[in-house]
Amino acid sequence: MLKLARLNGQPEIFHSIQGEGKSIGRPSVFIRLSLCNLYCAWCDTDYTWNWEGTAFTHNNDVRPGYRKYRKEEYQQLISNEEIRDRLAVISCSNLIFTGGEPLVQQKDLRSLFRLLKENNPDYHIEFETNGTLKPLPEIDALTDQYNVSVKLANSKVAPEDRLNPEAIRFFAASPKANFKFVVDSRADLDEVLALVQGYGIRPEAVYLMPQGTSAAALREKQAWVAELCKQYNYNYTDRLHIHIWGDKRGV
Ligand SMILES: Nc1nc2[nH]cc(C(=O)O)c2c(=O)[nH]1
Ligand code: SF4
Ligand SMILES: [Mg+2]
Repeated sequence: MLKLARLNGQPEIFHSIQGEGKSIGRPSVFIRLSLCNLYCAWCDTDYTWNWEGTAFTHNNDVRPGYRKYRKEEYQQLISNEEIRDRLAVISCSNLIFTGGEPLVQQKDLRSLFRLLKENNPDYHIEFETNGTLKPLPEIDALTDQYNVSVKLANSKVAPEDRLNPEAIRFFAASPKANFKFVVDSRADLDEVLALVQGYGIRPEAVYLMPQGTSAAALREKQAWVAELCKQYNYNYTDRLHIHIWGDKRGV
């Protein structure tokens, strides 16, 4: 059984287009897993981890009416067979496992991936991961693409929590991995450069993405992020789903 985020009383599985990074624009099915091992201050899926009774702080704490989440309300258990059946009726072969941090449940994902690839060998499996957990060999064998978003200081997560050198080394060496850095200000670039150089990441595998959960906030950062991409030969990525649909769940 896997713990998925719950949306309208259903497990959060939705058909959309990949809004970010290397596969931007690809029609994809998102499977949003509950739980994360980090606690980013600007996280837009904090209903996967910011549980009632925890001490984490979030940028939304200042918003009137913002409340931490009741786990029983925002989590849903689901079997492998049910996930297989829900995916089988959607004619789309690009699967994106996201969260939260999907690799938190990687032991349980092993049997799901076997079942899915048996059912449809054409499935292309992507992970949206924060790069802190090294994939198990059985997971790596069935994964096609890792979109690795190592978190910077702007996340306000302690460095020892957000940077796991062993895992970053694994992804830096994997031909399936690309790195997507969420940048909030120009000053974030020093950290990106240190990581890219320190781990020998190829610039062609690097994506800079503006931080923002509204089209206006993203647009405000587009120009200087694009200039940095030109300067360092990194790729620019926006957040297409925010531009199209706004900060909504299930899109
Ligand atoms: N359309 C769309 N693209 C995405 N790419 C990464 C997403 C994520 O939440 O991990 C995401 C998402 O939530 N929606
Ligand atoms: S790693 Fe991702 S899901 Fe986890 S807190 Fe940070 S932004 Fe949210
Ligand atoms: Mg998202």
